[in-house]
Amino acid sequence: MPVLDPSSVLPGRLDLFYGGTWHPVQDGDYRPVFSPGNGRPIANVAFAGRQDTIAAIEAAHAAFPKWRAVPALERGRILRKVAQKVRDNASDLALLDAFNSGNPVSIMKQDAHSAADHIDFFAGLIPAVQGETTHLDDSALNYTVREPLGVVARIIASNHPLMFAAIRLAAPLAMGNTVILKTPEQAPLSALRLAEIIGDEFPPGVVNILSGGVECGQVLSTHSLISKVTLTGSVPTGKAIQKAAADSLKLTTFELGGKNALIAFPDADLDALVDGIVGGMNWGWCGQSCGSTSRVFLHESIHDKILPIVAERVAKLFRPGNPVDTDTTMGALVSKAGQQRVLGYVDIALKEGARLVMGGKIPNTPDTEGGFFVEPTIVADVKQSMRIANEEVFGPIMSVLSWSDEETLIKDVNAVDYGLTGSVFTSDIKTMQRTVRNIQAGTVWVNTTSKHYFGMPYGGYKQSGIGREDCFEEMREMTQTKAVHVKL
Ligand SMILES: NC(=O)c1ccc[n+]([C@@H]2O[C@H](COP(=O)([O-])OP(=O)(O)OC[C@H]3O[C@@H](n4cnc5c(N)ncnc54)[C@H](O)[C@@H]3O)[C@@H](O)[C@H]2O)c1
Repeated sequence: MPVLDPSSVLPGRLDLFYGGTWHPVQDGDYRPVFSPGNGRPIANVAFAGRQDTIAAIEAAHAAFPKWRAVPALERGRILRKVAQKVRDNASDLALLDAFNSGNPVSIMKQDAHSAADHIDFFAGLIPAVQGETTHLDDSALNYTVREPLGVVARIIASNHPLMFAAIRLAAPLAMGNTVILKTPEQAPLSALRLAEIIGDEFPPGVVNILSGGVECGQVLSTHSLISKVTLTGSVPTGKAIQKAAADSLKLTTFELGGKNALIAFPDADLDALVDGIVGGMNWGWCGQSCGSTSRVFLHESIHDKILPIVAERVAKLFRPGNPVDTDTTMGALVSKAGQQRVLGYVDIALKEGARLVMGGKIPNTPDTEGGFFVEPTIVADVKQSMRIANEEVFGPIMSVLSWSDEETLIKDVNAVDYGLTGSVFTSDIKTMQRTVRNIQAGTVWVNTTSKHYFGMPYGGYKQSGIGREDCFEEMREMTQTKAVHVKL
């Protein structure tokens, strides 16, 4: 079992990065961050206070006029260099994320590469963000220009710490904004290492990376010098930020949670269906994925056949283990609180009448001792009226529901407040088209799950979010339009 040693990839600096240099905290403090694989503290990391956050905002604000004046193609060149640096450091960054976020090192490398590819994508799209002209008569020239917003604050979640940190910097920087990135409090280390790797590629104050928690996020959501605040996180946090940002009428974009449905029709290809059900839960990430299809609606005619096959496949493919072991297939929850939340939902589901098919406990193996693990868990006989079918667990619990009537099925699928992803398995194109149209979600997969196709917009219907990211729309939303009228 090749267990890697993370000690050589830890960031050298555990302070706050803003204005082009590292700063010790002024009114914040230093708090321990943990390794979810063994539950032990790794290091004490800066936790930005109010004054710290304001200092970073002022540095970003001061840097804005110069950065917006950097020729657009030069901004693109800098971003491409940054993408290459992320790629060059992918193995180390993946190891650091595995150590600090609990996800297996084998799958975190793809996060770093995805981040690099997205940075290149945004750099390449810069010339495509264009204004428009209109001509009604010869008395005037009318055109629009797209201009940057100013300082953009980006607050990110804990399940893909490096990937979100790197990707979320790219679009606003490409369009000439300066950025303050707030790392997730549980897993800030890879973003701090990122600051060490790429920080000096930019003029001071253009990229600012703060580790911290709610207080730092609240200052970013309210301060008048922040033009736009975005969140990748939970629905309650999104609501808190929306309210906080309202006073200064900030622009917002939210990528929030999901309680996503997979629908299996009786004519589905059963091999593809099993692959989709198993893959859709993102067990490797211990189920910690906003897009996980955690509600599986199996038609009653295939329910009893598919359920045991899925359980057997999950048991075979996913075994919780040390995240820094390259053979590990399933990681840990990011925190002890996350582990307790998941176990709480197992209790809730069973008390409500669900049947435990597998898992439901903390694993008891030598390489998971002390870590924040939960076994891959499947509950069946779930009804849409139960809490387990309505609330996001953000962990390794898959609920299986049996259905017979399509109208009731669609009502149940759409009964939740969320609307992030959905999935349909059928071999009939009319059934496919009808169901895709009926699912209220920002992404719908057909005969597959989980895939984030490069360049496609990602975002939620209903309370799963506002706006779309990882796509051209994200670039445009990092600008504002100025209309120019020239009298001829
Ligand atoms: N839609 C997506 O693209 C996407 C991707 C990943 C995760 N998520 C969602 O994120 C959630 C899990 O991540 P999490 O546990 O880190 O989420 P979280 O909402 O607890 O925290 C997200 C971030 O918000 C900050 N924060 C918390 N309270 C705040 C406040 N009042 N003001 C400002 N900032 C605040 C946190 O410090 C953290 O950096 C899940 O709901 C998951 O579905 C969504």
